[in-house]
Amino acid sequence: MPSITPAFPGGTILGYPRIGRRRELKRAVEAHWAGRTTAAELDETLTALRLATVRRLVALGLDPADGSVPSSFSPYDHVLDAAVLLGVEPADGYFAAARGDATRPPLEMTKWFDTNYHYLVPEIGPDTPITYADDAPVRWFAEAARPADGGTPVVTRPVVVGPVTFLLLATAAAGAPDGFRPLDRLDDAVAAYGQLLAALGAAGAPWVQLDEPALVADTVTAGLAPGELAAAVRRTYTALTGVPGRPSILVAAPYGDLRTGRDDLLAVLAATDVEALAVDLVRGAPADAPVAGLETKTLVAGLVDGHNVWRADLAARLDQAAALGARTGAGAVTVATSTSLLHVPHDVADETWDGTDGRDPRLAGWLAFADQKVAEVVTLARGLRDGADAVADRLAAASAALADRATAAGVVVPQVRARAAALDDADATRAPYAERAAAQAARLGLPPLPTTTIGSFPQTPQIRAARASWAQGTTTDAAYADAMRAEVAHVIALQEELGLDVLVHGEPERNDMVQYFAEQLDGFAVTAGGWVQSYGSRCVRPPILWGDVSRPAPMTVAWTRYAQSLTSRPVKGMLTGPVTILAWSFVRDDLPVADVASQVALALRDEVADLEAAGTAVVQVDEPALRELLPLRTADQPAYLAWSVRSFRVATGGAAPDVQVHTHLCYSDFGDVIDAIDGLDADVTSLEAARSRMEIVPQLQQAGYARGIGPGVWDIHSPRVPTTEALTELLTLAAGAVDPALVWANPDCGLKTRGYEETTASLRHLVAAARAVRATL
Ligand code: MET
Ligand SMILES: [Zn+2]
Repeated sequence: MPSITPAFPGGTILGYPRIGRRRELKRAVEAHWAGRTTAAELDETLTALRLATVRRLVALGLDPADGSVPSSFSPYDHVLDAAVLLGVEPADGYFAAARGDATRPPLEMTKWFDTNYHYLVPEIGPDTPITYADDAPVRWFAEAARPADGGTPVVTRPVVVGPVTFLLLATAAAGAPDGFRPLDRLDDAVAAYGQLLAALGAAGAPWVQLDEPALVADTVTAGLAPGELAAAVRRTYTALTGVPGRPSILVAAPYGDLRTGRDDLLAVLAATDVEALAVDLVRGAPADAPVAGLETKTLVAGLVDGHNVWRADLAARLDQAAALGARTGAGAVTVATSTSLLHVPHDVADETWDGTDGRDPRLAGWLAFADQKVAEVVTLARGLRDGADAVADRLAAASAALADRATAAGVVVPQVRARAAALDDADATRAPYAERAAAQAARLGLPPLPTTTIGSFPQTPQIRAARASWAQGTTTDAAYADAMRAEVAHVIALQEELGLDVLVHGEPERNDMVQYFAEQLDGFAVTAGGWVQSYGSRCVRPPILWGDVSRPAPMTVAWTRYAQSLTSRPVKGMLTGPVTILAWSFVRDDLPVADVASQVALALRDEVADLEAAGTAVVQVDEPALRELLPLRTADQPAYLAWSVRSFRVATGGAAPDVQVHTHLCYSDFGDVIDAIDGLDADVTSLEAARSRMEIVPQLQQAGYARGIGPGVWDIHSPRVPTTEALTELLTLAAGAVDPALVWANPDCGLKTRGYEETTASLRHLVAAARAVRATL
């Protein structure tokens, strides 16, 4: 066997949360944005955070001397960091690029692969400067290797987005000629990365990690010509491995399978001179026969799930790792997480598990957050090096935890399983649309171009304060409910005054559109401090779906009934759909996700039935995350679309013909899911559309969609109040593209992040615009 020089570390992780155990990053950057700290003070805090992070990773068992510890920090976003590295964005305009300022709008933000992390989309044209412009990775390496505080040196492995992925995620800058693609600038980018590698080598870095997740994502590469991606990868890594004095290169391909695209990119990378390849073996399968070129490389086996919170079956993973060398022909095999740990909270031990705050103590033993996953990697690496016996106690403890979880009460609830198994097509099928439309028209008696909103009204500081003091126990349940009822009454009165046609209760009682339901459903747990970064300084606490899901009691009915008691106009019942509930939670890994979705759908179906029984004539089931879970590989998409559409239809399929079912989608480009939107069979679909000037309306029509459609005319992501004229123009555009009888007038999304002043003015303009267009019909 040829020797591997230098050996890659025995065990590693592809990246670690950047936000800080106590959300120190959030606090530091927000204080700086508010003008409370200088740039130098911010810098000092971030340096301390970086050092604390690498030292913690060493304390958890990663080797301090060989590049095991990733240097994966970012002050805001790692894609923005790469843009600054290449001089595409100026280093001194870092936060302005992220958030906008008086001189420029922020970069657009979009989902990072199929995760709930959002990155900033770089804008690149033919003349955009691309040069090695920022040495942050070198400085961060040096500050840990030669710490100014005299602490123990840590030789880290700088982690940078790879050039192919960076360009594939970028968008063509405004004014770029037709047909220009950022990938056309590959040679410039590779030259700049080459300079970075030379600088890292000179600073003494033994390894660098270049992340290339675009290589597993047809959703990103679909527009390329056959063979073009493989050629770009070959060209990039042939050039970079030729850089004199460079560190050894690890190319990481998290989130999916390198081998199942149009080209087998594992084979392409194995044929280059990079020293190590990290593959995601949670999502992808290893090669089943030796791969040419791999014999001189280290295969870094991503066997610990970086994207979920469950403790791993270490004995099984160790067997898998031990078999990989022979199976793939790799010269050496080491273990890692499948992805960066960016997507999971820091430490299970940061929660209280004694049952005092309602969290099931059994869960503590079943979970692995970031720190537990580091320990899992360390155990696997030791087992691989010294044999299973050397880590026998750890393997046994993991097996025992899994066995405990498998047999614990609530994990399998026979009645829930039986009910899901008994579902058939009839449960997912409502009366024909024509019949429903006639019954709903008779019941609701709405004018053409009915006006409505998407659900939430501004979450004022008073609402947030009331919720916080209720959560702390300083406000009684009764006082909190009174405060929320007063808010609902205010929102109803305001909508009546504005002249909206279909009202909402405003969702003041909801902390979050998923957590609110997770707190009330059996089978879910919520954490107090399980924060993960959503984007920049924004963090979320995804609920944990651990058991069979059912609904012990109605969740929303009292609020909707109360709101309806205040008005003679229809008030929408508001639910979050099954796909979105799953997308924004950590979902159990011991049951096919389609089955989990059926359980959630049945719980929602019961809620719809109770709303209907309470007299609700319109029910909205939001699915903003429908596009988010779309699999990265084209071949996997039909199965996903089948179960996601079906679960929505199960949730809504029991509604009587005269109950109008709405859905709402946002956050995306709907092109890939247009047939699925039609498949939901909702009576009315509201979508984000203002920024794309209604282009979704003709697209949906061409796809055969012929039910109610509410293309959002007001972009609620901006504080700007749209004029009546602008709204009239957009509504006219929509009403001209399809049968105007199908068109609704509504904003893009919920109003919870907006203030009352702009909301009131904008809705006034919306109602006026709808009336103006109505008069022309
Ligand atoms: C992200 S979609 C939000 C929908 C929800 N009904 C709201 O208005 O807030
Ligand atoms: Zn929305």
